[in-house]
Amino acid sequence: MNREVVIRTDKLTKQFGDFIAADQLSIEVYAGEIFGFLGANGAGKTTAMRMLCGLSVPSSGTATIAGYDVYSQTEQIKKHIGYMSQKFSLYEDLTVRENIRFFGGIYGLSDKQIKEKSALLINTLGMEQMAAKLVADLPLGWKQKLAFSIAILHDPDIVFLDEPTGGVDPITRRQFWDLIYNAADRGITIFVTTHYMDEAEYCNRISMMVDGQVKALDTPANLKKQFNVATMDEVFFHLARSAKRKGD
Ligand SMILES: Nc1ncnc2c1ncn2[C@@H]1O[C@H](COP(=O)(O)OP(=O)(O)OP(=O)(O)O)[C@@H](O)[C@H]1O
Repeated sequence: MNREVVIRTDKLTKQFGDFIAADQLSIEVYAGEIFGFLGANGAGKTTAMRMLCGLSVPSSGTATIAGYDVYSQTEQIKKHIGYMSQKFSLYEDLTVRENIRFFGGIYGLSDKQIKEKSALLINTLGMEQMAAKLVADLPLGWKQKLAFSIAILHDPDIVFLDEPTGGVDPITRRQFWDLIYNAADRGITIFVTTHYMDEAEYCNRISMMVDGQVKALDTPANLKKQFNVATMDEVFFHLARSAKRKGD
């Protein structure tokens, strides 16, 4: 694997008043890697991810994303990343094609690029029959696949996925992960949070957050070895049971 570091944080911290939501995070993520960011509800994953995306100013510590500083270069960061939130930010009252066109415009793609990428995306996802439908009328799994494909429409260096597959069946999740693998093969680094431990197994490396801190970081195989257990479920349970913080 390419060892170029695309996300580097050192003691990155976010405090809300007296409450430390993300506590001295120090991680490195490599180019082209699928990096799983795990933790129980309320562990601080979304807070951390928002800082990495340049959406929230850290309280202290440092971080560079695709070589850009999270304090002073947030506009450059936004150009080099994709972000899919839990609510996946598509416009429900626009059609599939209109959403692609809209986000292509936001990403600064030319009309020609939007046309080409739109055709490719619809074809790759097999959405020809749905292209003129309102997003509101699509099944959840299709919305998620579309939201992911739009989040990487501009070929970002990194895509951040915040629980991208919540609420869909295992087959649809597996299809979603095929899209993730394809993107990683194209060199896009994947930073993904999930509560599904089968998905954790698909990641190259995993970090586990407990009460705002990263408590473990390694490959799934090494983590299982480290905790002397057979599954990622058990690794998660082992670490998360010490949590004092309760999810919202
Ligand atoms: N703006 C805020 N003001 C105060 N507290 C906040 C704020 N945002 C998040 N928190 C708190 O920080 C903690 C971490 O929240 P965060 O959403 O980052 O967790 P998470 O790991 O993403 O959880 P989930 O899996 O439920 O999304 C929670 O206790 C939350 O209440």
